[in-house]
Amino acid sequence: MTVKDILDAIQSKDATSADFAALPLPDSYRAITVHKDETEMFAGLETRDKDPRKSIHLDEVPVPELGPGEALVAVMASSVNYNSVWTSIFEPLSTFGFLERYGRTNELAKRHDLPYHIIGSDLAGVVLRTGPGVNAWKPGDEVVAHCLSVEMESSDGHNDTMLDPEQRIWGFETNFGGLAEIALVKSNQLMPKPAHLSWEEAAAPGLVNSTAYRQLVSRNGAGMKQGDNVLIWGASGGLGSYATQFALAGGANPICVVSSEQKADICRSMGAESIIDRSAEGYRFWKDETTQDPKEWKRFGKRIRELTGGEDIDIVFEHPGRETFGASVFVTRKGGTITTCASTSGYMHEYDNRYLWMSLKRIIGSHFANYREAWEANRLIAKGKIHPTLSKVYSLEDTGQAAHDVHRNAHQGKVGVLCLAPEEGLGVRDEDMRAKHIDAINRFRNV
Ligand SMILES: C/C=C/C(=O)SCCNC(=O)CCNC(=O)[C@H](O)C(C)(C)COP(=O)(O)OP(=O)(O)OC[C@H]1O[C@@H](n2cnc3c(N)ncnc32)[C@H](O)[C@@H]1OP(=O)(O)O
Ligand SMILES: NC(=O)C1=CN([C@@H]2O[C@H](COP(=O)(O)OP(=O)(O)OC[C@H]3O[C@@H](n4cnc5c(N)ncnc54)[C@H](OP(=O)(O)O)[C@@H]3O)[C@@H](O)[C@H]2O)C=CC1
Repeated sequence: MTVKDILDAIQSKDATSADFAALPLPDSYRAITVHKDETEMFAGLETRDKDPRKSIHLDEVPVPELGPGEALVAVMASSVNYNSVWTSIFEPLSTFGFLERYGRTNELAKRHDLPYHIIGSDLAGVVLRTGPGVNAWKPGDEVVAHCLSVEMESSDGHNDTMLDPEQRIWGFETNFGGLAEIALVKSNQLMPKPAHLSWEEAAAPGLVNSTAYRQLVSRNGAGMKQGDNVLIWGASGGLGSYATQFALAGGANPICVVSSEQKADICRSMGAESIIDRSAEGYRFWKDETTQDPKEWKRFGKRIRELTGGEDIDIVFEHPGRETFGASVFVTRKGGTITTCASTSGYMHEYDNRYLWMSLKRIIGSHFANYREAWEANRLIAKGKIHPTLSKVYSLEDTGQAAHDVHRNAHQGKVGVLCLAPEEGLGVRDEDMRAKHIDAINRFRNV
């Protein structure tokens, strides 16, 4: 039995759940990995010079044992997230430390502590097997998977699963991720695949869409409301392209920051009207490595006021981190919110705290999403209210190049990867709905 037989079953129109359950599993499958014995390969290099094409491998790996509450999924497509860039350049930490720590927790978790890390935190595919105790899903179900892995043995996570002390990001802090032909997930990561999308389109939103939903819309994040002025950094990037859509769909006013006219055009085509091209306008929030320039914060704030008719920002959607955080705190209105989920340009932030406390602003830390939030975000995709922002699709063999593009900010929106899917465009089950939304679905393609 090989993965080819699995693909044949997926592509045959009449395979039943029983047929999938009866398919023998292959011994091995192809997966994107980084190697434990290479974690020092970029020592001494600047972050931007660490090249994911050198550390990312395509290996044949054994199929992991299936545990209680888990599912093995045949992965048709996945996507590149920035966390896979971090893994591939071994920053800020090697992810093998996460796998070792997880492996120490119990006998079954030991499976994750391997000399290779199969990465990837998104997938669209078909359930092959479910472990003991799984009722909600069965072989043959067409699914997407969100990336929240939780144990839920402690009381801490029972109001909000993100607060579970054993909360991990699948394919980053666990092994057997989605950039592979087969993935191992907990069954409570599974959600129905949106029927009007192809495999690669369905795999694209998951991680960033769920994160943007919690960070911006959910009561656990900024709780955006109609009319809010929302400053969105990287508004045509992975997170930002969903934050922009949530702001527009929720009746807010996105102020989109981008770094090129081409990206400005994408934001306009989504319906945004207030756009700042940070490259063209040349903001330099830091005079040198250690000194910020409040005059530049003010110039930026003045530009925002021009775009809003004199209003300041209710919510900043933050993720660039060190480079922008001082400006983000400054331009937020009295009582406003800065919500942050990352620090791409550096995690040691500096801001003038007088502008925070005197103006009663709040900084909210946000990280991925709980199952309910991920489900709601996926539901909005399935209902055609929010659309995938897939720009380009790579083969599994070219994942290193895809990650390199994202690392160098040479991409738009989301970058997809075909895993078992032999070509793009397969897996669409609702052509009528697709036809209704086709322009929005294709908005980011090949720009
Ligand atoms: C969905 C997608 C998401 C993304 O893309 S996010 C972007 C990518 N992710 C990242 O860049 C984050 C990567 N992760 C990290 O950098 C690290 O993961 C953290 C900084 C988040 C945490 O560092 P760590 O070393 O794992 O944990 P510690 O808490 O710094 O160290 C553990 C030791 O510190 C002790 N400790 C913790 N809290 C306290 C406290 N409040 N007072 C005293 N000690 C404390 C513990 O007990 C333990 O100790 P003992 O090492 O001896 O076991
Ligand atoms: N905690 C969590 O749950 C999550 C965290 N993340 C993290 O968020 C970060 C962004 O992820 P994602 O959106 O997918 O990445 P992308 O690279 O797809 O998009 C980020 C965009 O931010 C802008 N940007 C990058 N650097 C800077 C800078 N120094 N100053 C201003 N703008 C900048 C760029 O847009 P432009 O050039 O047009 O301005 C870029 O396209 C990553 O660090 C990732 O690890 C992501 C998802 C979930």
